[in-house]
Amino acid sequence: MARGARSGQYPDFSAPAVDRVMVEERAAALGKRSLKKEAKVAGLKLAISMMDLTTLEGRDSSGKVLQLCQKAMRPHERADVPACAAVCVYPTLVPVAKKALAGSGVKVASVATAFPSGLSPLSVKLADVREAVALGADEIDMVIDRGAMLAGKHGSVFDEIVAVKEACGEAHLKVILETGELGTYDRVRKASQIAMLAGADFIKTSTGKVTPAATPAVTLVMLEAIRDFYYATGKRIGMKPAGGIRTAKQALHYLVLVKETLGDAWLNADLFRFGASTLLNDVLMQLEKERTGAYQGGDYFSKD
Ligand SMILES: O=C[C@H](O)COP(=O)(O)O
Repeated sequence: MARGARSGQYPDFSAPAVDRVMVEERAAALGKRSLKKEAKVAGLKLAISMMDLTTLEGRDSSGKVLQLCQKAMRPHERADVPACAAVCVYPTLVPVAKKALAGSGVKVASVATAFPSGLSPLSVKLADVREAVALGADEIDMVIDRGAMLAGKHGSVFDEIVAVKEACGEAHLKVILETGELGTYDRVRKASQIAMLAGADFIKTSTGKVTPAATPAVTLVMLEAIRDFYYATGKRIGMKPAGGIRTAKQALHYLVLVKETLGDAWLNADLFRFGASTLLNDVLMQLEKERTGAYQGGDYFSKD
């Protein structure tokens, strides 16, 4: 049902309650796992390859986006450091990014749907999406209607995502739940399920404009929703924690959560992304520290 979901056909369902204490303890415990040096190096490189390098400021300019694109295509002079997955910008800067990244394989992601509040009429949000796609966006990061979600209007949230998915055409759709405004893990789980049923290619925690943004616990809830959706439908939905992820240590923690919840199949940029404006520098710095000595290949994040 994830592809071709239809407006007005929200299949109401009940979801098991999330145990808050358990989920927070489990998420924290997975951050204490000690990784060997080789696994860290592999994990850090993987994190770079999964990064949506982001700038979403009112003062963004062509110059800033050009710099960001250079950084995304070649984060480090060493040839074994991979390119980032995408750059993520506001719609008016999509053409700048598209031109700069042409032929590189690095995608252009655009926020849309009246990001970050989403408080515009649906017609405006859909026009925002269509315009971003026409300008060259490969991926659209939409925000859900949090007011509707909080009011329990699940059918309305579903219908809006279905409409946005249709407006995306071939562009991939990431659905931002803005978990910091949803208030409970149960609501995060429910919103994840609604987004996946409505056709999301990815579910994403946050805009980066609201605190709290991504946390390991909220990410674990969403990863488990993705796992359950996969068991029920056979469809693999991607995950993007975003907002407040600034250190290599945090990034490795998220990768452990993914590996332990969804397995190696999700350890690639097609199914996992980090949304981050300042994470890359710390990852590059830690990579330099870790790679002293002969690098033999990782035994935990062995994908690259
Ligand atoms: O989607 C990505 C976020 O806006 C980035 O948030 P950040 O600036 O806290 O890294």
